[in-house]
Amino acid sequence: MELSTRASLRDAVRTAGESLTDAATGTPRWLVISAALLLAQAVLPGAQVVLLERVVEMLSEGRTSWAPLLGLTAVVGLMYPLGQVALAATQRMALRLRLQYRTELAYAAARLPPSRLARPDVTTDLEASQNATTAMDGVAGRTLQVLGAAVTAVVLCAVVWQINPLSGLLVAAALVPTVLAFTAIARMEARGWPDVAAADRRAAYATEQLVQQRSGTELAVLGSGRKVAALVGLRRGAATTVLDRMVGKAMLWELAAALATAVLFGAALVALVAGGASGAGAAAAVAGTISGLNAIRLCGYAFGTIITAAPQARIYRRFVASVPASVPQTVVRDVGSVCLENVGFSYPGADQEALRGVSIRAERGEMIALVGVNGAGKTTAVNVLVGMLTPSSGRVLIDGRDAAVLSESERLGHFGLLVQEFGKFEFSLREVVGLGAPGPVDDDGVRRALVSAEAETFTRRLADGLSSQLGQQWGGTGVSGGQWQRLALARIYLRAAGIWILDEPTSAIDAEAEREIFTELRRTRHERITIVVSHRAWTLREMDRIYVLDDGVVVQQGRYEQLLGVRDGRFARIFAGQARGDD
Ligand SMILES: Nc1ncnc2c1ncn2[C@@H]1O[C@H](COP(=O)(O)OP(=O)(O)OP(=O)(O)O)[C@@H](O)[C@H]1O
Repeated sequence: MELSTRASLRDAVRTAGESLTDAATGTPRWLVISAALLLAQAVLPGAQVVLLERVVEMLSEGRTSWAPLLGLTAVVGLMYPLGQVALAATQRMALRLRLQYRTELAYAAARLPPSRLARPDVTTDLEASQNATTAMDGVAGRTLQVLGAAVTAVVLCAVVWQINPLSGLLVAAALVPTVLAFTAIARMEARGWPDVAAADRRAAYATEQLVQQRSGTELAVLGSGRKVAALVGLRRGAATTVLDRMVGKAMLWELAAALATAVLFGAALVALVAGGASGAGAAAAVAGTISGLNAIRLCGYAFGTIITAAPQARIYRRFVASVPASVPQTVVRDVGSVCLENVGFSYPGADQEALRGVSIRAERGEMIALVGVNGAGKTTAVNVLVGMLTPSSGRVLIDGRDAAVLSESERLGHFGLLVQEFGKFEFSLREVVGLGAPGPVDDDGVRRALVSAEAETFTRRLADGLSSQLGQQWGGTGVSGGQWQRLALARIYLRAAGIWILDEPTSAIDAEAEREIFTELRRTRHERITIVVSHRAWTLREMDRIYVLDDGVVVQQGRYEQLLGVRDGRFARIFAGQARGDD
């Protein structure tokens, strides 16, 4: 046997075993019901042969006995409904397994630390694992079907063997072409599906642009929605071509298998006749084998599905196992000091360091600012501080202790980080603000955070209070860019960590609310360390210290007036115009 075929068979067997284990732990009731129904269904063709032989013998001998007649009626009557009920039971098991896998994956994704989330290979694995759940949910049911078909084949083989041993063997052998054909089809599909999925993903992305409120409106205003619709047609067309080819090849394999099965079946009949079987035996064997072959045919399909699912299941299980166990984050409220000490950092492949010898310090109660033109290194400094980037030289100290000794989760617990690309989570207002803290939050805490973030005025008008759904696509309230930013700031208030890092916290907010937000930040500053990244001169006036970054280096530091006083200094050159405007 070819090595890769052997490997994929081994993988399929392992995947089947793992899926049955998942079903046994996650949905034992439906596993037992499905197994019992499929087992009952599996023995029916064998029972049919035995009972039919008795009935024909009885009739030819002119006797009348109700037992075999009733038995045969029950067997024939049960065959179809039992199959349907067994199918429904395996579907219910599949639904529960899908829920189990998707929930497990969501929790695994939630445990990913920011440093891993930033890696493209992790995002790809996460997406592949998400797709895998659809293929994996049916594996346990398919495994039961394969086992049921094996039982059918063994029982049929045994009862036909009683009539004619060679026929019995040939009936069992009739299973082989179907299994081989479907294995080949599954392997071919496994190769073709990535192309179909890639084209489908692109088509889905283009469709989303047409459907989503913001992008859809922009396209409608531009009158260019048809161009995007054409892209959808193109991508779906590409997927259909690949699918079409796959279905064509599958038809050929199925046809070949059907022919081989017919030949083996014919040979079984010849063996019966040549072996001098009685009329009753021959009739019973033929009828039973026909019903049995139908059941066995399904086995090929089921087996093929398991083979297709196996590589995807491997990706899923590898990904879930690779995510570290959950360590509940604890928010650290009391931090005395934080500093970057002579920090250097280079992005992979960059020809120049993004940070060079950067030293920044801040103490409890202080408000400091990082300023500089685009690309100066402010975001890089922030990411080194919170631990998303590891410095190539120097260190980060929190309360005098090297932060490198902390786990990523412990370290993140010290910070409340408001980034420029803050989340616009379209959940209920309570949930949107409650996401600020890892644990449970009470409504009073949510309301206080809304007040501090100047978000109370617009949220007070919402009909359902804290339960109001945000986001028009869910039938909820539309929220403006500035309002979203206030909600993001409310999360930071609710979190109340020891170190706040606010990257342009009021970039989308009007001037009046901005002043109120900064007044509140100053009022509450004593409880924490506040680090602000800002391009607005007036927000810098009351900072305890401003660090001016230029090309990855701290070129100036001091208070606002002091820095502005250095006429040809970097700060004065960036902010002099704005400062005059303020005055
Ligand atoms: N992921 C990255 N890979 C490579 N280089 C990067 C990456 N992120 C940032 N840089 C580079 O590092 C330098 C500092 O970027 P950084 O984002 O820290 O600047 P910034 O001061 O925050 O700018 P802005 O005001 O535009 O937000 C820039 O030259 C930028 O091009």
